[in-house]
Amino acid sequence: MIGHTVFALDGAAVRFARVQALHPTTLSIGAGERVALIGANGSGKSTLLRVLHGLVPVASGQVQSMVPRRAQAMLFQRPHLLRASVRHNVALALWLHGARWRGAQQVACDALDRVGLSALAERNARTLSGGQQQRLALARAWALQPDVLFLDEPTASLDPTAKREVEALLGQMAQGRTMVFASHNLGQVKRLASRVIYLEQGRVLADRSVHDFFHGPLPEEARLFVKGET
Ligand SMILES: Nc1ncnc2c1ncn2[C@@H]1O[C@H](COP(=O)(O)OP(=O)(O)OP(=O)(O)O)[C@@H](O)[C@H]1O
Repeated sequence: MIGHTVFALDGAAVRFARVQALHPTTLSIGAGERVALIGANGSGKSTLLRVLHGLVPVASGQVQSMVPRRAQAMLFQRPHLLRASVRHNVALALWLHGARWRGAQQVACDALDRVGLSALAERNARTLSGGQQQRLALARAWALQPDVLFLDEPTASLDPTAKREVEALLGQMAQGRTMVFASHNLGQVKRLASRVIYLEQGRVLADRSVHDFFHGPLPEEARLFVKGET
């Protein structure tokens, strides 16, 4: 179910030197939506994610976020992990968010249990496989109980098995939350998204429910993109 507006862009545009990474864009995202951002390399997916999360300033227009930054989490294609134990990586994030250290240990253990990493809790996080690292990043985000989850191609560098595992966890984690994710995997988009935004050269060319995107008429560029990717 879609709730009240949590993000609203009004003519928001981003420039990096001579590159117009995002042309003036107006859209809103409601609580509980699962929005997939798709498009070719360089089309502006990461830029739009970062604008929504407040990591990139807009050159013009406005960005309104009704959710405080501390209630938003972002996952990247390759997680940034500390050279410390798996458990420590989760507990430290909680502590930085104001939790007490001892309480944080218990919450960290519970979160690691949810992603199936309990047995590796004391391992150095940097020695984990790519799929395990992404599950750790998910546990870290999960422990913080964010209202909004941003994901920048979270399974792009994983093998098919790890991809499935991480995707299943993302599906569970999305319950009751707002999720915005960039993906090149249209199967994943169909499985996880409720809405699809197609970008081309920094412009939103299509913004539809997932059903209408894959079953209804599309602008020619978007249609060709989908055809080429499937
Ligand atoms: N920090 C930056 N400095 C200069 N140009 C940038 C910067 N970040 C992005 N760009 C440019 O902005 C445009 C949009 O990039 P963006 O990373 O948002 O695309 P994307 O759709 O996420 O691509 P990909 O699928 O390859 O991740 C590209 O032309 C890119 O080169």
